[in-house]
Parts: sequence; structure tokens; C-alpha cells
Amino acid sequence: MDKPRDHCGLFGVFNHPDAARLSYFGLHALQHRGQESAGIVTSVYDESKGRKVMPVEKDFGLVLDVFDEEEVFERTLVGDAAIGHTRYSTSGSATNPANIQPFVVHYQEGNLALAHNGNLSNARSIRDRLVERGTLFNSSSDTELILHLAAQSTETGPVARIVDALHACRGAFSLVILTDDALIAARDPNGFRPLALGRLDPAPGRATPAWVVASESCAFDIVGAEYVRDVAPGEILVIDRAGVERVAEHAAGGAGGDGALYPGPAGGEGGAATAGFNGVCLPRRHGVSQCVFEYVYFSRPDSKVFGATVDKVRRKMGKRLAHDAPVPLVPKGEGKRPLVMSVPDSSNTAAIGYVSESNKTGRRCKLDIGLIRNHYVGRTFIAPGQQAREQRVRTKFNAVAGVLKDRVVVMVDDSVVRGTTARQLVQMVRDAGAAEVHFRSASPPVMWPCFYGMDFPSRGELAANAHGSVEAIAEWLGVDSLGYLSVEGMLDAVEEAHDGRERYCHACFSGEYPVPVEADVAKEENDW
Ligand SMILES: O=P(O)(O)OC[C@H]1O[C@H](OP(=O)(O)OP(=O)(O)O)[C@H](O)[C@@H]1O
Ligand SMILES: NC(=O)CC[C@H](N)C(=O)O
Ligand code: SF4
Ligand SMILES: [Mg+2]
Repeated sequence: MDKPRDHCGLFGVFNHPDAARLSYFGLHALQHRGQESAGIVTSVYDESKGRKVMPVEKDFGLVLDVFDEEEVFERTLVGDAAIGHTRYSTSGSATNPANIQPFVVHYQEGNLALAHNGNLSNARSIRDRLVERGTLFNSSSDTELILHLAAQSTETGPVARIVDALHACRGAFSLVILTDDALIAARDPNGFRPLALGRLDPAPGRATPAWVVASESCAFDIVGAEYVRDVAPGEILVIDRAGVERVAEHAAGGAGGDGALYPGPAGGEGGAATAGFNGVCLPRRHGVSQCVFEYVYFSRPDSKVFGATVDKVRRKMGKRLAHDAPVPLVPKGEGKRPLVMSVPDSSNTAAIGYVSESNKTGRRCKLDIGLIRNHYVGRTFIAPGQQAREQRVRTKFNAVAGVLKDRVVVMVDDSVVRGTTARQLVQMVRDAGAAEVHFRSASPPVMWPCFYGMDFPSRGELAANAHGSVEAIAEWLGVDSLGYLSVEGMLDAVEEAHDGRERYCHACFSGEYPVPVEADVAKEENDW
């Protein structure tokens, strides 16, 4: 593991005849969230069996590789409800095929399929309890535990069992779940991972709209759906046939049947638009703590996440960085303006904010493209060994010598984790003839592990811990100066973009963990 790895991507569809194909496109848009494996499950009535079945197609690899045959959508993944997943493992080995999601099981209440983004912080104690009860496990991931909890619940009916199961889970879980009758979208009470609800106009021949659920709103755009609202932290939203009809009636100005059952999360944006769906809210024990790293790096800038556009938050982080770690001062008449460049693509927007604010504050500088990125090399191209890692950076980026030669260069990246990217690129920019190289990180130093759904290197491998002071890291990176966004600055930027700083987790930067975690849990401890 040499990089922070992304979270997983979730997608769900209800009431659309082409549910699997929509999921396929949705997963494409969410590919950046997980590149180890991908899968889609649908729900369809099987005439010969006289009951619903849940066909599944999943494998290791990118969405494009897993679903490389059109036929699978025509013959296998049929039905008008589906869920899909792109995985980066945080619990359970990446190479164990049993850990590929979505999971599908058959139990007392019929079929059940589940896809999870996050990490349960009490997974070990749940597993121990289940083991004592004689539970047999198929996978080594935390996600499977939710299925056992539902199957062993004393409640009746799939929804009540899932609600019961989620009451026992702690930590991070955004979920899309398919039962034989419903698509369920759920978010843990802290809201660590994002999840949003969207709406698609009725498919040809249908009277009611289709509903979609996704980790990020960019997945709605790709299928032509409109963003309706976030699934609220702690909300378990049940989208079933009756609910779809109630909501449609409500929208058309009808009475809405028993739509008052669940008017949506209190004060939630778009709540009225979805009144009519059933739902439940899980109790809140530790406040709300959405993952600030989604804004720093994980989510796509064109997505709306946690109620704000990622692009907007990132620009504000870049602007604040201009104050926390300014561009070197080169007064007029004393040389060319420093050249600011991003490390494409994830820091592009932060660099734009950085440059505009720097110029406003009298620090002259110019934004230019100093690195070209090869888009065929993935976001987290895993390569073992330092030599391979270095080769990987060279494969992914090349410097534009004509732009960089003899210039004072300020490189802006979104984060420094292990420092592999920064160190390599600094050397590359120097080799291209830069006179000075300064490095700016649009987030604070990453110093602590994440237990809520992101896979960081061990503490000792993080550049900020391995080298100590900012000066020592700067020397190791080979830069003339190094500057980070402060934790304060990061939270101010988030707050400026929307609803306050206290609703965010920043544990990997600050060490302040919002939800207690079980000590010394290893990702592969259940893999034999
Ligand atoms: O300090 P490091 O351990 O090198 O990790 C930090 C780098 O990793 C991420 O980029 P990544 O290449 O994973 O993806 P991206 O192309 O989406 O930026 C991040 O944007 C930094 O560039
Ligand atoms: N990155 C994630 O959200 C991972 C989900 C789950 N914990 C797994 O490892 O499969
Ligand atoms: S520790 Fe960091 S990556 Fe993990 S949830 Fe908190 S902010 Fe996000
Ligand atoms: Mg990067």
C-alpha cells in the first residue's frame, strides 16, 4: 500500500427497465472511487421459479473490463431495480474474490443484495459475536456482517431486519440494498461517506419516475438524472413501488396517500419532494462527522457532496492556502512572476483558487500547465517496490520543459501522504530546468490512519511522520520551500462553502477521532 486509496462507489436504481445499464454508466462515473473490482446485481421476477431472483455479475478490474459484453445486459442483468459497486478494500483482502461486492444472499425473507462504502469500526466485536452463534462466513470483509445481522434479526420483514442490523453497526457505512421489493439507501448517523438521491423522468411506457442513489452526483449527470437531496446522516430511506407512486401523486398535487408516514429527514433539502417514501432515522451518538477528505481529494470536482459542490470547496481551500503558505514574493521588475502549476487532475481547482487569491493579495503569479498526465494510467496504479513506484510516476506524468525552464515554480497538490508523488515530480520539474521549486499542499499534513473507510499507509510511512518537521520533509522532497494548508484553514474553507465546520471528520489530519474504534484492527485479519 503506497497511497491513500479511495472509498468505494455506490449506485442504485429503482423503477427503470434498463436498471443495470444505468448502473453501468453510474459506476463509470464513480470509477475514481474504487478500481479493484466492480459489480452489478438486479432484481427480477423469474417466471419459471415463480419468485424474484437476483442475478449478479462482478469481477476484479475496472467497470469497462468487468462489463465488456453487451449481452450481459440483455440476458443476465435484467429487471427494473439494480445496485452496483466499485471497490477499494479497507476490510478484507483486495485479492479475495469473495470480497467483491455487491453481495447477494438468500434467506428467510427472500433475496438480499448489499453494497457498502465505509468501514465498520466495531467489525471485530460483531464478528466475534456472530462466530459464537455459529455463523459461517463466506468473505473476510466487514460488509458481510451486515447481512448476517439482518438474517439473524428477530424482527420480521426485510426492512425491519435491516433497520435492526444497522442499529448494531458503528463507524462508517453508506449502503445501497436491494430487497425483493425495495431499494434501500442508508447512511450511518455520522454521515462519514456521501450518498445522494436523484430522480429520472419516467421511462417510456411508465407513469412514475425512476429513482437513483449514488455516492456522488456526477453519477446522476451521466444518466441524465437530477440531484434531489442527500440521504441524511442516519437516514434509512426505503424506495418501493408504493412509495414511488405516493411521491408521484404528491408531486402531481394529489393527496399523497399515507405519504405523511415519512416526510423526509427534518430540515433536509428536498425533503418535501420525497415525502411519501418510508424511512427511519438511526440514533445519533457522536454528532455528524462527514469526511473532509472527500473535499480534499476523493470526490470529483463536478460532484455535489455533503450539500456543496466539490469544485467550490476546493477553490476555497486553494484560496486559503494562498494565505497559509503564500507564493514566494518576486516584486515587479525583479524577475518573472512565479509559475504556479497543479498536479493534474485532483489539484487543478485548488491551484486556480490559489493563484487568484495570491494575485489579489499582491503576490504576483501565473497559472500554467507544467505537467501532462497520461490518462490511461489509473489513479492509484499499484506497483510494488520503490523502483516500480518511481516508474509509475514517470509513466503517469511528464514535464513541459518549455514552460518550466528557468522559472520559479510553485507546485500545488491536494495532499502529501507518503510523498512519493511529490518527490518524483519535484525532481522531474527540476530536470526540466526550473530555477526554484516550491511545493504547496492544499490540505494539512496527513498524520493519522483512517478507520472510516479509507486505506492509508501505516503511520510510519506517512511523510509527515517519517521525516518530522516541515523543514525536514522539504529537504527530503528536495524543494526550496514547503507549505501546507492549516487544519483551521481547511475547516474555514469548508464552512465558507456551506453549513459549518463542526459537521466534518478531520481525524487523519488532527488525530481527533469522532467515533471510538477497536484497537489494532488489521485489514486482512480475517483472511486465512
Ligand atoms: O504522497 P503520496 O503518497 O504520493 O500521495 C499523494 C498523492 O496521491 C494522490 O494522487 P493519485 O495519484 O493517487 O490520484 P490522482 O491522479 O487522482 O491525483 C494525491 O492527489 C496526491 O497527488
Ligand atoms: N472503501 C470501502 O468503502 C470499502 C468497503 C468495505 N469495507 C470493503 O472493504 O469492501
Ligand atoms: S480520518 Fe480522514 S479520510 Fe478518514 S473519514 Fe476522517 S477525514 Fe475522512
Ligand atoms: Mg494526485
